[in-house]
Amino acid sequence: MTGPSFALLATDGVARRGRLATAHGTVETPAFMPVGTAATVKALTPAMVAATGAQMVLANTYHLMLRPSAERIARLGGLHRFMGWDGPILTDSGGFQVMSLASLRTINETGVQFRSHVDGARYELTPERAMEIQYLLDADVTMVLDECVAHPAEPDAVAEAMRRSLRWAARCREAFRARPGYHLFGIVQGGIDPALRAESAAGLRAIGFDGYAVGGLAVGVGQAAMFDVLDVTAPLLPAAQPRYLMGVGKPDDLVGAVARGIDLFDCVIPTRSGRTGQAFSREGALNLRNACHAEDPRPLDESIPCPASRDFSRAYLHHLVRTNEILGAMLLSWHNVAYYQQLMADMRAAIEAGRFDAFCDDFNRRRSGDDQ
Ligand SMILES: Nc1nc(=O)c2cc3nc(NCCN4CCCCC4)[nH]c3cc2[nH]1
Repeated sequence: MTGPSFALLATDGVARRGRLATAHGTVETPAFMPVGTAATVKALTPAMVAATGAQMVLANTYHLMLRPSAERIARLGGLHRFMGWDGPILTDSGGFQVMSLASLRTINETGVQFRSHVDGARYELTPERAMEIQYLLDADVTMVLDECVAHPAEPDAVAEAMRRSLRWAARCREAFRARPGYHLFGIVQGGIDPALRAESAAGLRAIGFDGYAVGGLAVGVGQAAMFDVLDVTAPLLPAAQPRYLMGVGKPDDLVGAVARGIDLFDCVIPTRSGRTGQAFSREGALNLRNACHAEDPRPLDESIPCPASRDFSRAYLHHLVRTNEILGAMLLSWHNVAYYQQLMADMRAAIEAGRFDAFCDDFNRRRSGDDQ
């Protein structure tokens, strides 16, 4: 594979249509990555995930370094073979998960030391170790190790974490083994402070990455503040590389972020909510536990080419959810991921056709129920 790995195919206003080439295939953007934290997109086989149209999945360094360990996955041929997914895989670096999951954490210039939330064993994650783990996993896209400060936080703490993350990003770049088709993405930090976000973006550009993520946003910040940060940050990122908004989000978050120049997303919402009986639809979210679905013979959404969306009645799904049958979690997770993929495919087509504004108007009108 030669030449730039990301091609910007079309723009419509700030929205972008692109293509990311990786060692395990290409990713048409804007794209949504289903979350496969512990080497599985929960309740779905790789074939089901592929059937949704998903191109790239996410896995987590933090979870896999604890169980089964990166070394064991490497001995078994890497994460693609281990989990049976032969398409592109992006792995998060563990910085965020350590802060949100591990206990007894200490963070210093070297890295972060913590105890496993599983068995209390002690671990250390440094920029160099995070690069080694993601190399052992054979991730197509590797994320730098960063410090994501929970919101709200003292401005000084946000600034210190952002600057440490920049120093760690430089160490990651140094330790990353560059190979064709394998990419290293930087992560912009800085909370909701435009000046800190600008300093972070400039610092990452000076180091030089294959893609740029916007981190530290989706937890507790709210959509309006998130969009404000994107309005400031996205234009500061190089147009020629992909932009990835981490951990986001609901369908309306995705549409608003694509409109602000974001190319790549991941979020647990479609799978996590599928396990709780929630289904996404053009008229908004449905809770299949609700008695109103008990005798509804209609499928969830015949326009979505996924068996879960097309071949089962809402009444049946209501039954599965009410009786807590495993198939309920499977079918709703499958449908929700397919719904997200259909949304991304519709946005890619709209940008290509220069009608993204019309797409947004139609999307927002449907959500507000005007066309019931
Ligand atoms: N390396 C790294 N750095 C981040 O700043 C980061 C920020 C993130 N923010 C989220 N948000 C997940 C929040 N999620 C939103 C939907 C409902 C469940 C919680 N995931 C993230 C992952 C992240 N990974």
